[in-house]
Amino acid sequence: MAAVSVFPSQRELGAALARLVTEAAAEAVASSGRFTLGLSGGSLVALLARELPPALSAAPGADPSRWLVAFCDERLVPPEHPESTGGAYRSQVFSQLPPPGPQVLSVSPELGPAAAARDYEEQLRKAFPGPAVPQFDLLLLGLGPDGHTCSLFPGHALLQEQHSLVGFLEDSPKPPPRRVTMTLPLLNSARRVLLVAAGASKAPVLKVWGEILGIWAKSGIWGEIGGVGILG
Ligand SMILES: O=C1O[C@H](COP(=O)(O)O)[C@@H](O)[C@H](O)[C@H]1O
Repeated sequence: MAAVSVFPSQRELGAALARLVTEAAAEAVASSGRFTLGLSGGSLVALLARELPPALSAAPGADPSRWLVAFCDERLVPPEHPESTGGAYRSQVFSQLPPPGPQVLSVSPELGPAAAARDYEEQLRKAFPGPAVPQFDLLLLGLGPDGHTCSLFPGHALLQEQHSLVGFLEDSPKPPPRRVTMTLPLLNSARRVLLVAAGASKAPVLKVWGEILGIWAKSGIWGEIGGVGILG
């Protein structure tokens, strides 16, 4: 099932997002003892930093110490670099959660692209020992104005990947060029995927994505898609 929600401001988008994550976490923790969450970087970090910690403190059942968090993609820069997704989440979001906080799987930029992708895939396989392709409870995907999500860019060869859960690229059209990313097989197996787009620059590409998502939903490739967008 695909659904699109449009909000008049980033504040309202962030609040809805925080509510949705909190409810999904409480549900997953109650039914399976843990909540598995994939997080994109970019503008999503600030949205979550503002709204998620207060939403969580009002919902003890969502217990972040029972979360397994992974990054949907990572830029290969040191963790203290302003472009590091893991670094941004650590300093802006996880630091606001009660200790011990979530278990976090991180990409190791110092390994270099190929080895970092292999290492990250191994971490994911260990964290999800059962199924051949891990099933995240929820993936929060961002969207670039050029239509990319994670570090999967339109027309890039990585979109053809059918086996690896994780890929790497050294030619990202958006800097920094070296990145590690979840691939489509992993994204497609998630229980829920939420595409989060904020700001007018994303409106044209969101329209295209809507059409594509309609096709995906009909073909049953995606289990459930919820979209949250701001078109103005
Ligand atoms: O480079 C990236 O871009 C996308 C979109 O970022 P945004 O700042 O336009 O929201 C992001 O989802 C991805 O994780 C990131 O690496």
